[in-house]
Amino acid sequence: MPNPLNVLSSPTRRRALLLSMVVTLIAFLLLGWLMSQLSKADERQLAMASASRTEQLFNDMVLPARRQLLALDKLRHLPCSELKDKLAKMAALEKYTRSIAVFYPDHVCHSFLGRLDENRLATWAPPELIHQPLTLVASNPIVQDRPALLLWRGEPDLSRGVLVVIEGLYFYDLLGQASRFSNDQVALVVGSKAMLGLQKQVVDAASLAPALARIKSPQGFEVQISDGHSHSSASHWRWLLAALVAGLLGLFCYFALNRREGPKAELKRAMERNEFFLHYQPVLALEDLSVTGAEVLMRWRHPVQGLIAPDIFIRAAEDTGLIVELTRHLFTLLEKELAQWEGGRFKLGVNLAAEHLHDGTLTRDLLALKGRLPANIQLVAELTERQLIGEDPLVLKQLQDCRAAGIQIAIDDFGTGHSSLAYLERLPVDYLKIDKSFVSALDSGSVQAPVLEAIIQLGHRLGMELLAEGIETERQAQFLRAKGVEYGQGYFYARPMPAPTLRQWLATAGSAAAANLTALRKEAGKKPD
Ligand SMILES: Nc1nc2c(ncn2[C@@H]2O[C@H](COP(=O)(O)O[C@H]3[C@@H](O)[C@H](n4cnc5c(=O)[nH]c(N)nc54)O[C@@H]3COP(=O)(O)O)[C@@H](O)[C@H]2O)c(=O)[nH]1
Repeated sequence: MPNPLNVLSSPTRRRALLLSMVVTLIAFLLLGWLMSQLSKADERQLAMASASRTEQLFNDMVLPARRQLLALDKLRHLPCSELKDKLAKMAALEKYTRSIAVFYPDHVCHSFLGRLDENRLATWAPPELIHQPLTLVASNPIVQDRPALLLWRGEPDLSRGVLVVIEGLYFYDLLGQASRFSNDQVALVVGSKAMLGLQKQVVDAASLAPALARIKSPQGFEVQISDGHSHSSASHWRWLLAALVAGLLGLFCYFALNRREGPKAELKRAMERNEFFLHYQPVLALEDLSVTGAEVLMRWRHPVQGLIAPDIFIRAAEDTGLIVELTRHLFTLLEKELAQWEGGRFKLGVNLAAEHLHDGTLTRDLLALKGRLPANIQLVAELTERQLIGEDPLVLKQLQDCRAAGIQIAIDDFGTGHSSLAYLERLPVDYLKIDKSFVSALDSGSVQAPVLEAIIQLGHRLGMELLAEGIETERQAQFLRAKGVEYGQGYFYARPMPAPTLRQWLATAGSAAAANLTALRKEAGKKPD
């Protein structure tokens, strides 16, 4: 026989699929974000290293020029005729120095051009020259057509002082190499201007892309590294990788959710994780509709499959030899839920399995349960007719012991088995529960109705009280009451419900029962029994 727990319904698969898709999406977003954060941190670290290297190289280019500037500052009182050769020598010897000029109010002494009879520095120089230790120019009358870095030391009105001009092309080359090497945009920023190596341009510093790293030099410049052009393709790869990993995780999740544990392992796990819970279906005295008790019915909410019908899991527990353990688990749940049960005498019907009877532990377990429940709860052990068939002396002994200890016995699904009258007479039974198939047959007008009447007569002849299951209509209720059936249970009165709902239901059941009874009596007045 195929195991019912192995059959996954399509809604369950859909739920697993939906769950896996959600997991995939969340994993994709998280991984993508995490990877981009990690790679940004990596990029920043690389950019820092590259900026630091480049700053070092630029320092090596600017420092000699600064030394020249300081040395010349001490000589600027000399006339040009004495200085000229010195300037030419200094400019020629220093690799990065393009030219040097000493400025006087009415003339200039230049390293290559010698004496020039005019000082027009105040009109040519960029305004920031007097404030900054270093100034970057793309091209101007002092340094035509080529970028240069200017170092000035002298009067603020530029009438007297020394100017060292550093060749800008070297910086272009160095920046170009650094940009190619790191795939990022490396810029030399001096004041409000920036020099870009690859483009060989001097631009406004404000127009640079946001910086990944920047390092300031005490020489008055800054090396700034901005996100390069390779960024977008790298980020595509990162997101692709995140999608791949998230997809695999989703697949794993889907298969894990659909993985079928053996039914035995599943049932054991469900007990450990408290997935079983209880519902109670009220039982009423048909004569006055007072509530006399309830039948406890087990429910299982599987984490993936949702609610599983008791028909399925009870059979699975029976097939896997776990039914006794499951019944004991039910007893534990009952103890927890009904420990504080208040009110008058309340009969609690508990479904029991044949194995429990046959392994000889039923009486012991029921007595233990009875001892742990409040005294006003009267236990009723419900056993099916089929379970009681056979002349097992152990079964008889246990039933007798139970009864002697104050536990009542009911035969469930009565009428569906084939026990003989003589056999039933010997069993210590208090109630017969008429199977719901006979009750529902009343409305369909099937040939079962006379059988129901025969069952009722038989029960009464055996001196037992009768309880009809599955009452769904007023007509059925009225018929059974008229035939002297003592108790009833069914959707017409109440569906199985959790303990807190049962408590509320019982609090209002009195008035509802009275209303129902009036209706029933009115109905009974119209139609003869
Ligand atoms: N050994 C154990 N068996 C158990 C336990 N809990 C339940 N069961 C058995 O599983 C079978 C199915 O039970 P369930 O789905 O809970 O159905 C019960 C009622 O909900 C249903 N019922 C009650 N009133 C009506 C009604 O008016 N119409 C209608 N169509 N169904 C109704 O009948 C079931 C109760 O049957 P019974 O036990 O024969 O009184 C069932 O065989 C349960 O016994 C458990 O803990 N242990």
